[in-house]
Amino acid sequence: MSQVRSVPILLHKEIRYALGTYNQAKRAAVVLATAVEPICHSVASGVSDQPMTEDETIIGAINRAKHVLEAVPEADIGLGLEGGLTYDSKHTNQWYLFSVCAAWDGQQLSVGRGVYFPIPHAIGEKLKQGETELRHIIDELGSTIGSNHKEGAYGLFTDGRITRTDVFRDAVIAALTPFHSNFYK
Ligand SMILES: O=P(O)(O)OP(=O)(O)OP(=O)(O)OC[C@H]1O[C@@H](n2cnc3c(O)ncnc32)[C@H](O)[C@@H]1O
Repeated sequence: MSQVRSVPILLHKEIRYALGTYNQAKRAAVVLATAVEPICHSVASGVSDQPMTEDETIIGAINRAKHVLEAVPEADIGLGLEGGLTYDSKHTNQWYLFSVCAAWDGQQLSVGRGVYFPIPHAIGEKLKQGETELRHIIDELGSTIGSNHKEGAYGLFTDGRITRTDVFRDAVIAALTPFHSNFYK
């Protein structure tokens, strides 16, 4: 039987993370990924409220990571978590939701991306018109409020098999591994 190896959690305990939002799904993802509570502080992403390209989503995550480290100087690493959509016109003609984590320590920048999850075509096209945000659509479809702080679109479409927190957890682990693993030194 293969042994499961985790990210070195002991190292995380010595590190203070600043997270550029108070969003509960994102905070929970950082706790799952690092086993420590981040210092939450809301900062601007510098991109639109509903990013509709991969580039815009990644830039939003990087901006948040840099801004939050400036705002919380006692932290060692700033984390910016951003959700956005991207359209694959090459292989599938399909809209995808994805979740990005940027990590910045003042010198080194790393970006982790969570699973790219297919989104119903009509929702992607509606968002493209720029008049609403995904959370409003998911709130309405799921008859809830604040879906973006909970299981999110992932939870609604998979009946809870994966959640927004799960996806961001993977993105956070991916972004932080180059800081922690000796294989990257
Ligand atoms: O509070 P902040 O950190 O700003 O988080 P947010 O959820 O409002 O904002 P993001 O920038 O991460 O996401 C951009 C938009 O897409 C929405 N969104 C992204 N992923 C979602 C999900 O899984 N479920 C519902 N809405 C989602 C989100 O709520 C925003 O309207």
